[in-house]
Amino acid sequence: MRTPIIAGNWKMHKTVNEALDYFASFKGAAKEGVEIVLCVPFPALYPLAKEAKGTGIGIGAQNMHFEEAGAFTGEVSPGMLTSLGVEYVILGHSERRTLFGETDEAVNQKVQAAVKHGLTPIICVGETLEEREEDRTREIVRDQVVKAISGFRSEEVKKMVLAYEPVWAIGSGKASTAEDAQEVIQFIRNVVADQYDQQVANEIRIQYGGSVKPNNIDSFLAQPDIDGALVGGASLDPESFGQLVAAAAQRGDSK
Ligand SMILES: O=C(CO)COP(=O)(O)O
Repeated sequence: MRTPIIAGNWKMHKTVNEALDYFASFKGAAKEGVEIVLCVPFPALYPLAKEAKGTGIGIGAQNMHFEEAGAFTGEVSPGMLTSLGVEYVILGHSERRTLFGETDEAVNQKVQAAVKHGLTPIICVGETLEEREEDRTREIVRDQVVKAISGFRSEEVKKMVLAYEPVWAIGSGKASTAEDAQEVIQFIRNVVADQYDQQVANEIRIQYGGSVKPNNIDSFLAQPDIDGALVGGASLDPESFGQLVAAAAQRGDSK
């Protein structure tokens, strides 16, 4: 059974005080049967992880380095994150890939480091508009998934979270149709089955991300292979993010 997971990616938004204000109004949103994660900027991780204890809301980072420590100016290590009470980390977001030159190899190294430290990685994959128009979606997504999750034990892969985020749908207000997202996410599940086995593919959770809003989340959650959402803009407001969580709870059907 796969429990739905709704994760907010705040990206580079909110000061610590703004984050604390948000959390004060959001913390009551925790619901049975839905895993909730807030992936917030580094400075807000510690204060929010402290506030989140016992609320059922998990806190995640949006990136990290794969090394334990060293001369990597400006970077944050996995051990530093776990020492704050952080339990999740987004890896390979398209903004990291395109704006900061993150490669598939680096993503794989980060996933390895996350698993070693007991962090749940939320691994993002997705094609650009150009790649979609060239009919290369499957090839691109397959390549990203295969590289990100290679070299693990089945038990480790089952606990990972994948997020299919078509780049053209991010922040554009133009979400994928639920049917298209289902098709690609089912394809991703088959890629996991090819790389590992059917049981791993049945258990790994795969989210959709890209312009998810309270008025379209139901259509995604209704799809058999979509296990929740990775949400940018609509996670910045505690009310709309709460509505997304409530929509997942209302379905109440782990897949
Ligand atoms: O990039 C995203 C989440 O990681 C999606 O962002 P939006 O929900 O703002 O489109």
